[in-house]
Amino acid sequence: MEQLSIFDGGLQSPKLPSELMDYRSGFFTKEEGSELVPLLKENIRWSQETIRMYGKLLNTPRLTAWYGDNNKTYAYSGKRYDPYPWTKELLFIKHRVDAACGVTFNSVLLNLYRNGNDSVAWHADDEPELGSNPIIASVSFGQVRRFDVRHNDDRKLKYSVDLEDGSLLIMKGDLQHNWQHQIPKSAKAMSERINLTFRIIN
Ligand SMILES: O=C(O)CCC(=O)C(=O)O
Ligand SMILES: [Fe+2]
Repeated sequence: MEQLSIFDGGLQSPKLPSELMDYRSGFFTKEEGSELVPLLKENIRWSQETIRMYGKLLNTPRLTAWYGDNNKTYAYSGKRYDPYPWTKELLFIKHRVDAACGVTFNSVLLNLYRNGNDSVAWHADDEPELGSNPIIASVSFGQVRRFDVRHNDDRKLKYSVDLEDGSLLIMKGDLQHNWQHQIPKSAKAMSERINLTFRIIN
């Protein structure tokens, strides 16, 4: 089955270039996921952040949390985040992801999408502390959500992939420089999804 596809008038076109993204379904088994999800829900210090937009303070449409090595501070949307220390289950996930990617991640941003009304707007993870052409590894548990990618110069150049329970999506190459990504809201009834994006902060 085609995992990465572009939708153009209902036609499936070739896979997304593998130098930008690498998708693996079943990276964690259903059993691993059903053990990990309750631990992550319970032990992660989820919070509802606010963002300032057009002079208004808005709630981020999802819960987030930042974990990692204790010297790795992250500045994002005009705020500074000091990471919480790694938990046992985060290290379990990280070690498997490190091995698959051949790097050592030092931080993770977690997202909890409570239902179809939660989302992440078009953006790129291009903060200077991530360096150029960063590798970002994205693990998903729970509800399948659509992940869209569009090119900065030609927004019709767009790819979509369904991020399944237990999957790993590796973002690399110039994806954070020349493309944006989003998780759109959905009008369908949707259950919870936990996403972990592992990053290397310089
Ligand atoms: O939930 C996802 O799959 C993507 C999250 C994301 O893009 C981010 O945290 O930067
Ligand atoms: Fe992102």
